[in-house]
Amino acid sequence: MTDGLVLDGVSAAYRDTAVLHEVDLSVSRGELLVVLGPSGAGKSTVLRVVAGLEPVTAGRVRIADRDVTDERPGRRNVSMVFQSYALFPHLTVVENIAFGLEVRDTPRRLARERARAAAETVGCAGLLDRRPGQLSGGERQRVALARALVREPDVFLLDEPLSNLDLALRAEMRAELRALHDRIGATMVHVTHDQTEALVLADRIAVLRDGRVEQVGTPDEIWRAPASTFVARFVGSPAMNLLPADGPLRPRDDAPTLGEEPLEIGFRPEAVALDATEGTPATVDRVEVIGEDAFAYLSLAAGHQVVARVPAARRPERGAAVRLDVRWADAHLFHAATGRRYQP
Ligand SMILES: Nc1ncnc2c1ncn2[C@@H]1O[C@H](COP(=O)(O)OP(=O)(O)OP(=O)(O)O)[C@@H](O)[C@H]1O
Repeated sequence: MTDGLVLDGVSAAYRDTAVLHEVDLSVSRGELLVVLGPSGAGKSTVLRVVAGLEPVTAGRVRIADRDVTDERPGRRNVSMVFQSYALFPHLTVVENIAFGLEVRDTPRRLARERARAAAETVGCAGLLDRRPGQLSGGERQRVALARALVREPDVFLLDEPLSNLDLALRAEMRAELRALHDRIGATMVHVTHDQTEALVLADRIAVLRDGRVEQVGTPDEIWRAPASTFVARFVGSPAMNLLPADGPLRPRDDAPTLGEEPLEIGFRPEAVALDATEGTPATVDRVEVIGEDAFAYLSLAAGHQVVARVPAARRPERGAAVRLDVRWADAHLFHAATGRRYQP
């Protein structure tokens, strides 16, 4: 398959501080890769390196099978969409969209025609004569997408493009962005710190931690087989429970056989049942109700904490003594020393 984008051992630094460490990523043509990670992990820097806005200190960048590591940004044929949209306030929507073409010497009429077509594709064709100040956040987002689209780039780079929108609009634009991707078959790299956005949007997710790729996989793989406690904790809300495997949980017949090495056991709030008669004793510290679901925050022996998801109608009272049981089939094991997934 043709490569859309490849980062091969890419490192980058701001002044003397290294922020990317030998990052390997490859995005197939037409694939939507989401780069997910906490603030400061280096997500934006990945995009800036691809766009040529930051130099690499090691490694190569290839776009559409062409080594662009030493190319100027203008010659890389990528489009970047920023969180702030970066629209020109004094230009109309159609002028904003056409701008990138006109500065590259596309004749004005042709640029405007292509701008109109791009606006049509992203659903902002009714706004062409307005200025950014007269648009809602969602509309500005569409214009920013149209402006990226009109240049027919080899790769779209999207830096938290939905983070300025309110929750409902974010969900709507997320679905639209995915539909747009599928319609135009674009190669996209989308950066976010929002795990839900990543799970919903991505063909594959690359989890970034402190400038290193922690795991790359489909949303399903990231969810079902997190490669480390970091990924396990970062993806899922409330986060996955993690306890020492030889800790307070009462072992059961179907529990995995453990070796000598210290392990941690991880299980999502969904994998905890509270109605066990034989289970591990715990006290309910607090309960959060979110519609039909409730999350019970429990204290176990020796100060360990566990979150359980239960139907709101069957939630325990704060302060109640309960017994919890874990569905071991849904549990994950990690090396306590390194946090990496344990494969028996
Ligand atoms: N211009 C800069 N000069 C110096 N350090 C920088 C600069 N830009 C970013 N950094 C540092 O590089 C690291 C990675 O930053 P980056 O913006 O890539 O992270 P991020 O994952 O995109 O974070 P966020 O989600 O907060 O935007 C951070 O530690 C940050 O403080």
